[in-house]
Amino acid sequence: MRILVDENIPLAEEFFGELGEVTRQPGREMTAATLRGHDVLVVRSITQVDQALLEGADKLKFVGTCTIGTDHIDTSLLAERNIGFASAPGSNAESVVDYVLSSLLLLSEEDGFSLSGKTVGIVGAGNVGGRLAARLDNLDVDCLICDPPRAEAEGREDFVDLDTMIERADIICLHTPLVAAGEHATHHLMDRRRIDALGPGTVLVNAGRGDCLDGDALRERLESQGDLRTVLDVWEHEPAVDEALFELVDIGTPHIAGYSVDGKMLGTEMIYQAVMRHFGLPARKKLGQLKPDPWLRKIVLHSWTPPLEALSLCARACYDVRRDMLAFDRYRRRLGMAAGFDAYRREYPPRREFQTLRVELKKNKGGLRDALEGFGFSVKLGK
Ligand SMILES: NC(=O)C1=CN([C@@H]2O[C@H](COP(=O)(O)OP(=O)(O)OC[C@H]3O[C@@H](n4cnc5c(N)ncnc54)[C@H](O)[C@@H]3O)[C@@H](O)[C@H]2O)C=CC1
Ligand SMILES: O=C(O)C(=O)[C@H](O)COP(=O)(O)O
Repeated sequence: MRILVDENIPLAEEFFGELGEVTRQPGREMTAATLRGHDVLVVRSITQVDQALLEGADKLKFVGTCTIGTDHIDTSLLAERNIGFASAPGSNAESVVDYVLSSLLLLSEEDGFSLSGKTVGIVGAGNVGGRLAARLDNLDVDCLICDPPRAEAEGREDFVDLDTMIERADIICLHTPLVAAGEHATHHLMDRRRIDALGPGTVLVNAGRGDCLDGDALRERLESQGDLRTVLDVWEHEPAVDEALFELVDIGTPHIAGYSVDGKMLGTEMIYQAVMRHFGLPARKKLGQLKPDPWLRKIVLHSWTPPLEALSLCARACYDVRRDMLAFDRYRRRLGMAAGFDAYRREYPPRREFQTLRVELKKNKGGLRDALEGFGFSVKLGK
């Protein structure tokens, strides 16, 4: 069997090697010609699996994407051509939540506010948004949820519509998939009217897909009023991001919210399992045998550490969004926006999820354990 794999997929040889020859290629350079002769294709979000690419699908039996999002895949065409398909739902959801929390912590430190006094609006309450809501709920932060497909399917009357959320939330986090058409389409879900309606001081986070937000409208609002706080990990026209918008946002990163070692490797394992299922083969390899130990395994805190101080100490030690924000800025200055965007993603330094960090406490004082667990860390109480 011949397997074509995006160059940025970790553990590809370890997982897929037993099936045959593994060839790596940059995801943006995959073409019909390079696909020819391959039985399995394993991609990330930057490869459009469409009519043009599938012209080269002379032997292709299975496509896997080691990502949550599937907007880059023409799934109907795959089904029509009887080519198997799998994505990796939830694989890097924890990583995205860590990213959002690190960003909110940074802004709260800069502006001197406490998250617990704020109302956070979450748009799209699936694997990412749902986990973010759960972690914030553990911290007693008020959350508003906007998810019309779930509201309809589950009869949720506690969910709100997006316009109500815009009126009431201090922080709005977008975690929707990119859906081009239909009743719940998300292309420019955050359009000019809604961007203009955001109250001064609102924090706007987009870690879903760039096209869910009208970048021109946001740039113009920031240029004319400069009264929002903005965190963008995803952009329209990646990797050729609008430089002017980038200069105006508070935290700008090159689509790396889901780039933890844990999330990326879990994505590979999920696709390996799907490939083996597809071919009726036993999936014997396990991620646990292959995943490296984190550099930082535990932190010991005194029981009287104030919970907020403990959260920011542990979060900074484990993952601090400033690392990516500053490094990306250096990359794009050195290489230009598009090349810098891709280069930083390719050379992304290891990052582990909050859940890999064990925090040891002698006693649980003042709700410290709940706060830490609520943020995602694992806590061990001493004797
Ligand atoms: N920045 C990054 O690195 C990453 C970005 N993502 C993006 O985040 C998206 C969400 O990820 P998950 O939560 O894991 O997906 P999911 O499929 O588990 O959840 C998506 C949720 O959005 C809701 N939704 C759909 N249309 C909506 C609309 N019009 N308004 C409000 N809600 C709507 C769905 O009902 C669902 O509950 C992915 O599709 C992907 O595009 C995912 C991983 C990493
Ligand atoms: O999982 C998703 O969906 C994502 O957005 C990925 O984490 C983004 O990574 P790439 O596929 O663009 O490497």
